[in-house]
Amino acid sequence: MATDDDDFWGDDDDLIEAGDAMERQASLRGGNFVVAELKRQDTPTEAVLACLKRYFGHSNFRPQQWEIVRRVVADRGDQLVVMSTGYGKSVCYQMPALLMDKLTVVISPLISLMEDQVKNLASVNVRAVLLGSAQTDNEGARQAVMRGECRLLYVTPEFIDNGGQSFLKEVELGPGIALVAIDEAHCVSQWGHDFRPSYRKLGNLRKQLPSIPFMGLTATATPQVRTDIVSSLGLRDAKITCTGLDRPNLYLRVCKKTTSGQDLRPLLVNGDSGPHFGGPTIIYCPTRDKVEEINGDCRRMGVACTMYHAGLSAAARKKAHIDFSTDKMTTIVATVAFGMGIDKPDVRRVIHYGAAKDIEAYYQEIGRAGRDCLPSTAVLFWESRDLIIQRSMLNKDMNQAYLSHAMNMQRKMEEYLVTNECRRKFILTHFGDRLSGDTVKSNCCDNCDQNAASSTAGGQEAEKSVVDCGAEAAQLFQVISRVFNSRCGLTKPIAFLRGSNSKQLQSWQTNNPLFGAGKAKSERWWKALAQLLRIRGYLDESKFGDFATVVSLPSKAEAWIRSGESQLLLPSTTELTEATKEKTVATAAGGSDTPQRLLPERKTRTWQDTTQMRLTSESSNKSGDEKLMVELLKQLTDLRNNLAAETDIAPYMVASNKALVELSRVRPSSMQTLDQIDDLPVERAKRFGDSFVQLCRNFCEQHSLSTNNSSAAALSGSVQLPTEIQSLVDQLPSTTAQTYYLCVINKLDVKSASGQRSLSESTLMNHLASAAKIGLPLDLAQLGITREMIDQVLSTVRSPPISSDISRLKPIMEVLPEGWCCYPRLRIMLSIIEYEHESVDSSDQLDSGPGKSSFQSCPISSNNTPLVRQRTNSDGGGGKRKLPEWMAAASPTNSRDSPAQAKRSRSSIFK
Ligand SMILES: Nc1ncnc2c1ncn2[C@@H]1O[C@H](COP(=O)(O)OP(=O)(O)OP(=O)(O)O)[C@@H](O)[C@H]1O
Repeated sequence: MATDDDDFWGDDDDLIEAGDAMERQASLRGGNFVVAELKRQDTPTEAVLACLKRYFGHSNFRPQQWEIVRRVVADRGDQLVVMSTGYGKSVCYQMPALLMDKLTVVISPLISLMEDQVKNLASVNVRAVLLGSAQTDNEGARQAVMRGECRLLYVTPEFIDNGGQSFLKEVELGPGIALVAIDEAHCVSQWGHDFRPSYRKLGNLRKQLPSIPFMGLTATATPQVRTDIVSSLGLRDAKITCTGLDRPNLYLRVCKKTTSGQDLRPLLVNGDSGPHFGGPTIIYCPTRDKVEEINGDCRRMGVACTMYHAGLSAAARKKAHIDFSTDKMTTIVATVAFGMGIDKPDVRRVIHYGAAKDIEAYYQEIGRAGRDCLPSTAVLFWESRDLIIQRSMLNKDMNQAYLSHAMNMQRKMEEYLVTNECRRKFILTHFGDRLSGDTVKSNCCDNCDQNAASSTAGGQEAEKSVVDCGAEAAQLFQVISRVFNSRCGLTKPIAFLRGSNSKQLQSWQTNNPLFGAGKAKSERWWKALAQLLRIRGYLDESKFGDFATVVSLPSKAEAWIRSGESQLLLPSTTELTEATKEKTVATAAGGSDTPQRLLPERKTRTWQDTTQMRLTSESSNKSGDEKLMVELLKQLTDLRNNLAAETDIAPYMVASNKALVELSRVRPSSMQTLDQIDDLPVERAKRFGDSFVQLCRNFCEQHSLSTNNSSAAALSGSVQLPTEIQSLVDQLPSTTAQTYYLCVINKLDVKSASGQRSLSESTLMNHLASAAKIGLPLDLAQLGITREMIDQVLSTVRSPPISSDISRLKPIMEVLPEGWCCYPRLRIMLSIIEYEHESVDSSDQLDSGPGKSSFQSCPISSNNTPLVRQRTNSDGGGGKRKLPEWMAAASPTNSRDSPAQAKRSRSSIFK
């Protein structure tokens, strides 16, 4: 075993004062000492934590990480680790190598990912090599491994298959092996979404190296796949660790496809160097042609973007990868060939332009977003044709059991697309995981937002629940099997049920009593029903020839028919709900009631803006500081990118975005203070820290800013708010509160805040609308809103055709003068109006309508004359509570109740 690796156990660098912990480390030289100590420890020792900080930059382990590392180092046992994407699997298999001062072998299918990891480890002075058939310096790498110079050896499963096994045997007998880690372990299982035959053979390696612990790692394994991995790899007495698979920072959204311009343009935000999708973005397309097309479209929209697919030369693919990972291009349009090879932590959006192959692949692909834990979005645009193409791509020669498994996975994907329940819960349930709590959440998915909006609008619970489609399903089944003998697609049976006069329906068919039996329902409704039946396994659709599809009844449908049941209860889909609603709206136009949310008659209190009250005594200074911090962050980012370019590594390998934000807050003036910076490994600080410190020092001198702030104080950056305001801010979801602090308390304009938070400007405007709705003051002037504009919206809402119905924004927008306002501003004004009329609900979201439009494009109207003066009732309608101090200065009306009381009285406003 090598003893000359002083990188870890050697003397400290004079630049870094690592203190006691490091000194103790030096005395623990030699892996066995550590192991003996760890055997007695349930918690990591200081030396272990110092190692974590030194090479990874983290001050502590995330839950389960330490137990996993300890099982390798102290117990020497096998294990399977199922951990959500971006949780921190690398720490689990890299730490044992560093703690034991011995080689860890990592088997991974992805060369580009391994190349990134090798570079990343080099940036913290850990020697790692990659052995694969395409690597040029295989011999040099082998020798370095045999000399015991390497801590990590990355190999492909094919390498193991082609002689790698005997090489590893030699290594075991020579310098020794701490661990064999098998990344993407789901590839072992045919029940997983990415089966690879070479992975299946890794069980042989387990037999060859009986005394080395093996660790399988994956982010996507159902309970069935987990069992299969353990038995296929021959893991012994394997401990299975499964962290929750939830990715709470990922917002999920699904949309129907229209045109790429219409779909993608609204997602763009304007940055300093042109439009982008809110940060680094991957756009996945199902085919190479589509990649080329969407890449062209994005470029025409001015987006700095590149593309990646298997049809490009290796050099072009490599360049695309580098340009994206070094932030030269904000966007990469790719097939899933680009999928797992990307290790960039700050991808803010993953867009699928076309449905994914199946639900497990989808979870894996969206996992590339937000690995730095900052808010990120996964949006999918789809159309029915995508699903037909995916179905046709299934390999029909597969063993029958796997084929039907693959078809089920596809059906799950389709179900995900059309479900109107929480999408996060849907995915987690698939993996046998659970979401805590059953209720609608904020910042979760489009369905949760939609359901929250409809429930606060007095909406129907039934919309998202179960429907009984027994009668119609029975009709459709009969027509498919009896009238058309299961030799047709869906068009004919639906036309038949709707009593179409199409010539394609022969007269003997049209004499059937079921002809026209379903004409009360629209074609869209019947198609939505057929889709629901298909994804629930009551209808089969298969390809016939090149273009046609044929529907038939699977055994599940036949069993239901035989059971004689009249009910068929199934969870509804978005499409079926909307098709049902269309009908309801049409009926409502003919006279019956539609659910409305009506603005109460009386104005009972006055909302105030920030000019009418002082929020804090410090706010003006703070706001100045906040602006300087943004400027410093920008300079630090530029410096980081330049250092990355000079050293030919990805920017995150110099410093992560998280570390840069910390640097701009703490503003270290010496290398010692760099210790406080989270996510900055000590080894990396040694290499690049001096440049960052110098920049911070000069910047602070120039702008008289404080340096060496303690990390905790810098983070809280707290200002003393009046209790009345603080208690309202406390009611906001944390992401909304953050926006409020930035834009209102620290007076940062929405554009800059959007850049700082990596959220779109309209999302931030929505946050401000939520704040206004519970009575929090905003800076109206900064938002381009005047009191007169609010009055005009109120009078428009009061007049026909709106007649006080505030359940939807779109109709209101349509009657306002064209170009007078944009959706985000309208939403804020309506929130203020609602507050003043006590239609209070902090979680309420008005319909999102076409609210994606950027509010920047909306000019402030010069014609703000109200059409009708609002009716006010300055006596107020309720209690006589004394106004809080911060409100008393300018309020002409009585504030009635606390928000909580107002909320209690809310029910009275819904008719
Ligand atoms: N203990 C920790 N404390 C703070 N951050 C951590 C910790 N462990 C890992 N991270 C961070 O989590 C992010 C993801 O880590 P890593 O690349 O190991 O994830 P992963 O589980 O391998 O993800 P994927 O499945 O997507 O490859 C990195 O930005 C890393 O710095």
